[in-house]
Amino acid sequence: MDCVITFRTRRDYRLYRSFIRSASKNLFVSGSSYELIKGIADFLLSRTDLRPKIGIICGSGLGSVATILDVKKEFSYSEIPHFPRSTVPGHAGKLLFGYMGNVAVMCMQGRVHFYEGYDLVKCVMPVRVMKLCGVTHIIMSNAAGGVNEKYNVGDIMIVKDHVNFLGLGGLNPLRGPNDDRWGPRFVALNKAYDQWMRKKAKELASQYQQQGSRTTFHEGVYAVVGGPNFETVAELRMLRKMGIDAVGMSTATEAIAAHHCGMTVFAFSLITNKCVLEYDVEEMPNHEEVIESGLKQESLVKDWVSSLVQAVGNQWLMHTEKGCNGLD
Ligand SMILES: O=P(O)(O)O[C@@H]1C[C@H](O)[C@@H](CO)O1
Ligand code: HPA
Repeated sequence: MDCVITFRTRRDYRLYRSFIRSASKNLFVSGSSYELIKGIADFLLSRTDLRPKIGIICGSGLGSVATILDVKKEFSYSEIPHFPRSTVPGHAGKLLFGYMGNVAVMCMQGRVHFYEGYDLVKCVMPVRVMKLCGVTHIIMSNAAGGVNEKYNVGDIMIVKDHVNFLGLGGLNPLRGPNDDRWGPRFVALNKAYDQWMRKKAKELASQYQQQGSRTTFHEGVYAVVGGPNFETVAELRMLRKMGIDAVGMSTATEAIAAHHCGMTVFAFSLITNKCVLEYDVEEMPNHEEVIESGLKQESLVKDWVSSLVQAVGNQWLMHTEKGCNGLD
């Protein structure tokens, strides 16, 4: 059905046109435009002298990674304009600026997830804020269920690749008009998880094993699902058949946004529960167990992440001769 709108004056017409333009723009960018994110980065940088090079995102129960920081400035998400707020237990909702050794770091103690009701553009907003604060390397962590039958609770999986079930269904943080200031319209993801960082992380992990640690490290494929429900037996059987090693509800979308804007990405999963692929068993996954598993691996994870940060710092020094103390 055609609809004809008539305007009494040219001014009415102009007002209507600008309303439609801004409405359609907002429909796509959901209040997360480049300018808005630049405003958030400027807000943060005007309140600290520290200029971070490495960004860290702590997943469920992994917030203790932040405690290895020598914190210089702390923001609660609620005091940062337009910043999304974590609503999930185990995600403190704090943004910290500080040092790990001599490396300047920006750390999110907790993230936001799609299932909390945020759209994906909002979920990746903090990653883009990090980019505009100067972060070049990002380390993402998450709690995940072990789909691979060899994986046990407490194991650590370095993410080699992901399967983005949200993205395959059309839910992608890059959906909508592309802003070239972030990156290209079509982005290749076959090298999304940085090879050098994965190699370094594996080298560091092998030292724990030589020292007799019982923690097993793997490298594998992470699948992101929408959540918040844990998966059904049928879904998990499908994931295992597809070659998925661990399943979670975050990270992959953040990794896409980070890679899109040119950051070097490293991600790892702490296996917090063994996925239940049988019907006639008592175990059921739950969020309390997820958080508890994170706490149990606290000290090793902190040590490993901190060594990886130092390794990136040393490499940075070799290549730029500038160091990454964030003061240059
Ligand atoms: O933020 P992450 O991905 O670590 O959180 C996982 C997925 C769900 O948010 C929650 C389930 O227990 O932990
Ligand atoms: N499934 C999805 N997300 C998760 C799980 C899981 O089993 N464990 C921790 N996060």
